[in-house]
Amino acid sequence: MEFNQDTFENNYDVGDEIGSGHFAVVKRCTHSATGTQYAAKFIRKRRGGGRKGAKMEDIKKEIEILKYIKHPNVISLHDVYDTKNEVILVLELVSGGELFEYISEKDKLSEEEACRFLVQILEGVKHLHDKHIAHLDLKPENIMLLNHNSQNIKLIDFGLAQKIDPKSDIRAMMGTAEFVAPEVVSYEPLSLATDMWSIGVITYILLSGASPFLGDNKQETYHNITAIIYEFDDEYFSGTSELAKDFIQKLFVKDCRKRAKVDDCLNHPWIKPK
Ligand SMILES: Cc1ccc2c(c1)c1c3c(c(C)cc1n2CCCN)C(=O)NC3=O
Repeated sequence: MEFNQDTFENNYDVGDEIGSGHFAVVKRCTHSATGTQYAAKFIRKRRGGGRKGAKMEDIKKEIEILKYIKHPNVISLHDVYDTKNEVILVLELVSGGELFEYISEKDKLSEEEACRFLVQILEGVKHLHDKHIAHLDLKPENIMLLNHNSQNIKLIDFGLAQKIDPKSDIRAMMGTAEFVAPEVVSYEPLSLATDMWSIGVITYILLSGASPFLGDNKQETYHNITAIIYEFDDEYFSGTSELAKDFIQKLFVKDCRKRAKVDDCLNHPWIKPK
């Protein structure tokens, strides 16, 4: 993989750690020459036959996908450095925190506020889906606010994203239990529809603060998902409009072909600009 042989340290001052994942650590950093701040994602390379670290092909796939997308609601990739033990992605920095934190603080949102976030999430996902890219890890932790007072959001973390071409069928047990679609649980082919299920879960949480399929353990959660066991509990949904529930119901459909697509959601009367 040939990238500028110049070192990351020569061009950036590394700041505090702001996140960590499977094989990656995310740190705030400052471009020395311009003072611009970025998020640096340090991905550990798999050495030899070991299992620690990410496979080079997966790192390359994440980079190719990030290079390929450019949208106001999707985080942008600024630079890449390839060192002996890690690959460093220099990413656009957002400082508003996770949508997850925002919901936790507010417990639940009004339908208008939820719609304002959802339109942006759907626009970002439409940009990916129009390029046949599935994010496959959509959840409130991977939706970041641009800054504290704005409602602008950006989708982050394309570590599990895949280019979906009709021929290849991707099956993989991935993503976070409470957000994954039935086809993930039953190890059937994944598709763009897999993201749409997750958007249903996110919408349910935005409106209620509760998670629709979450059980007392993973097995129970998976059973609730494959059997599509959920309800609009009056405790949380007594004031919710029928349109909002209809929007969610069109996404919690087991058959991927019948599940609402991103354009169906953008044109749904609950979402369509009034
Ligand atoms: C201010 C702040 C705080 C935590 C951040 C980020 C920014 C952040 C960012 C990114 C990623 C992949 C993870 C990030 N994390 C880790 C948590 C994400 N769920 C990113 O690509 N840009 C970010 O600003």
